[in-house]
Amino acid sequence: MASHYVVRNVSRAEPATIEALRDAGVATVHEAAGRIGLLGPAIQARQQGPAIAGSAITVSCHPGDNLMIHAAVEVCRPGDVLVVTTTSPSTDGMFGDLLATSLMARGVVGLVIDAGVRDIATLREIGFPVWSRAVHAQGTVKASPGSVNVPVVADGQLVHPGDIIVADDDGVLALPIAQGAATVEAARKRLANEEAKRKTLAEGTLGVDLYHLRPLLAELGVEYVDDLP
Ligand SMILES: O=C([O-])CC(=O)C(=O)O
Ligand SMILES: [Mg+2]
Repeated sequence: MASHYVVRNVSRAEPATIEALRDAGVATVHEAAGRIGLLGPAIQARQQGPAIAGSAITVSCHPGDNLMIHAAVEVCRPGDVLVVTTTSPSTDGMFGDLLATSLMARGVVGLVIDAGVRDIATLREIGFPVWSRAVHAQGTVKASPGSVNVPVVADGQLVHPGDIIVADDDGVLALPIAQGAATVEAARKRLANEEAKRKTLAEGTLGVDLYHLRPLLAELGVEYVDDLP
């Protein structure tokens, strides 16, 4: 039996759910989902501003080898996000503007990669957003097998094919499809609540009063003094 696969069929969330999660943003979705789903902070936005969400097409590559990224392009659909990992740590620049051009032609909205990217100036110019562990010009080969659309781990976070990926300047989050609709609802409530808080804080009300934190501070033994005893 083969141990490497390119899996064609992927379940995808409703476009409206994906769109609502994108608009809510990574921090809100993370909280609304119960503080789950975040990829580690080593995976960073390589541009400022773009916020995306889409269905994960996952790729497991041999380090220093982008063969399976090329194989993955064919199974991508409009609205997908490519999530690339390597089977051992690597920061090689295994993705650049040529692969981005190929993904854009298939309607892919962005790349999340637990490795390096290169051609970063061109990627910004053509408007293809990437979140990566590194920017490094180090070239890679096309020689080793891997898999497309199998579960992968990206900076500590398990990502299944079809998971809803949300990415913005704050980082990247992966949410199981089954949690999408409930998280949209929780995110809406949270954003409405934040709007009211923002207004109160702008008027000068202190967080210690708004959140009734004075009794807690006292209970924890925090004492207000005019000068350090
Ligand atoms: O071709 C590669 O190996 C990666 C790259 O630079 C590109 O996609 O433009
Ligand atoms: Mg290149």
